[in-house]
Amino acid sequence: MVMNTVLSAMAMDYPPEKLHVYLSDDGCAAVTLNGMREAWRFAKWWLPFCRRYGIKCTTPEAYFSAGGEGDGYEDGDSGGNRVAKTKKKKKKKKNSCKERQISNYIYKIILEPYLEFWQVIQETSSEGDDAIQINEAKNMPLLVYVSREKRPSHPHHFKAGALNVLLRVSGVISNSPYILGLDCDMYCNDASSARQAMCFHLDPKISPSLAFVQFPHKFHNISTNDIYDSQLRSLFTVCYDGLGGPCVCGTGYYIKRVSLCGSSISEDGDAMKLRQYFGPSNQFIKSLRQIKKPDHMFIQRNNAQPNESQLLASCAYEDGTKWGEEASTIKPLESMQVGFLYGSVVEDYFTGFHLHCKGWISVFLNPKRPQFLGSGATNLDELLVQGTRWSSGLADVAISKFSPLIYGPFKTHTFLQSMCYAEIALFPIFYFLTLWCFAIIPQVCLLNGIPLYPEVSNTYFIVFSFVFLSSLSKHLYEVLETGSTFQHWVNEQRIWMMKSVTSHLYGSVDAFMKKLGMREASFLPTNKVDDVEQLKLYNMGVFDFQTSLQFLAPMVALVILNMASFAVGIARGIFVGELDKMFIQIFIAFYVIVINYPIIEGMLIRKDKGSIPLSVTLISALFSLSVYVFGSIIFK
Ligand SMILES: O=c1ccn([C@@H]2O[C@H](COP(=O)(O)OP(=O)(O)O[C@H]3O[C@H](CO)[C@@H](O)[C@H](O)[C@H]3O)[C@@H](O)[C@H]2O)c(=O)[nH]1
Ligand SMILES: [Mn+2]
Repeated sequence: MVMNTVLSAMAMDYPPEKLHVYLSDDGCAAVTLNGMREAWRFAKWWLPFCRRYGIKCTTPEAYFSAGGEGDGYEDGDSGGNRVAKTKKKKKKKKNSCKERQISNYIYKIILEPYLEFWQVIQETSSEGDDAIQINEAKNMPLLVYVSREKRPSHPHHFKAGALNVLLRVSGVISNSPYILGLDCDMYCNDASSARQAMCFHLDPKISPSLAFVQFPHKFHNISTNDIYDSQLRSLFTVCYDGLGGPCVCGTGYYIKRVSLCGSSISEDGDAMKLRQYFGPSNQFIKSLRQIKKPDHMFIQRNNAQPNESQLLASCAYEDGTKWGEEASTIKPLESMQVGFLYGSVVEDYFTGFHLHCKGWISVFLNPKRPQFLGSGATNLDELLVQGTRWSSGLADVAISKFSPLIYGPFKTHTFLQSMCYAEIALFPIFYFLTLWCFAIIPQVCLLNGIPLYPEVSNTYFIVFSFVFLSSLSKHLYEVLETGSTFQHWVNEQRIWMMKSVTSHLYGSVDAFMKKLGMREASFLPTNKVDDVEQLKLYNMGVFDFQTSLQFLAPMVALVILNMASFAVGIARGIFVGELDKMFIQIFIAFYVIVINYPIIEGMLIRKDKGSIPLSVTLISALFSLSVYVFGSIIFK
């Protein structure tokens, strides 16, 4: 997967001498470095092939698996006998590349456990000057493998830490003014994305204040049902582009290096001050001064001293510096931000927010052909783990001194942009609180015969139904308007409920506990390997409940509570004649049951591996019973 990501980036339609690909490997794994060597070797064939035939989807795997048509998106470069023949040859080459990678893996693991933090990948391991010259002579972009040092004694700040190491190492090697951020599980699906982004970056009207161009996340592995709403439709179709631009979305963005380090550095800035901010590397400080020069575009690749790169990738490098901090108070370098910001595991959102607060704008670019394709969540466990991380990161920001509600309003481009940021930061807290209440209070009261809402004959009944229906229909309108179906609306409602009672709750609690010093931050990466059986369920549109009790219990317990209260409510309606009085409460329970029918099915009907185990059902039933008892004591 990573080899494909790297190859797709190397094969982009951009002058190769201006293109430098850096791979960050936290694992410092021999197999990855070796994979890069193999990828480089393969690239010598693949790049000319892509250039000659104008291939758009420059990812070998996707290109070949689509029979050369590029992942289902028409490519316009199929056909032609000669092309077909060359393709075959390339495919063979690719296979042998894979095989060799496996054998090299075994060899490397046993014989070469120690690796350096960085390496410029090239064919012969020649030193210094030659390496870069050889690269350029071959018309190949530079490929650099970087592995930051990690030690338990130093916080490494997860992805933001890795990105900052990349910023530093690339600063002393290529120091390009524009940077594409790409996750390892995402690849380029169109070779022209850099050129498209540069249309904005070089537009004299917006260029001076433009920090980045963001492409939406799109995924190559999402089924038509999309039962888990993995495409994050609402996030990437209803966007706040007109208000100063979208936030950084972690991957698929072209960002200006200056916006991340050194927007207010003057050429003769005090070197001592700069060192306090950026650390002790003189070469890196020199690179910072270069990016401010107008002719920076024509900068040459440098042959960084290996020692220097090693220093920049070491974990002690940031000690006592301002990396990852928003340092607006220290003069004379006002309003300075040093790299990607630490302090939240949604480093993308947090960094983007600060860029916007410093007056930068961004652009949302959504061409018809997806420019990048990633892997979305294809099972419930992955979805909820990822959702918990996001909720935790967003809640971190919401309860920090940088809460967009307070910190943002007079700093961002528009007031509304701050409100959008605030909405994103606050929704996990807001939804977990409200949904837990809506899933418990009306139901417990219904079980105890306590009416909470006006009866049907009351005029206020209309007010409640209006609020309910208008909120649902607004959502439905958005879904249909953005090209999705009614079924997808149901899916989104369900995932919203499921995430609210689990991910949003755990994420928010995690954030509060971190704030109180009771927990440490963590970044659980999503699974990168597909399980064949799980994938089968996913493609059939069947929920896969193979996840932890922690996630299953709240959902199952709440559904059981709602089923019980619905049954009792109907009985009361019929036998006591309280239908009029209890209608809204009965209806809420009914709505929860209907939307979450897959849970009932998983609990009572399905018997396969992905169904809900009986033990979980029993524990959840006990849990809902105690909620009922406890609730009854309070409400009575
Ligand atoms: O300590 C870490 C953790 C993650 N990563 C990289 O970060 C990327 C995203 O991680 P992934 O496990 O794929 O998480 P996702 O939830 O899929 O990532 C989404 O959410 C992240 C924020 O939580 C954003 O940074 C990502 O761009 C966005 O795609 C991957 O390339 C990882 O290799 C690191 O380099 N170091
Ligand atoms: Mn991912």
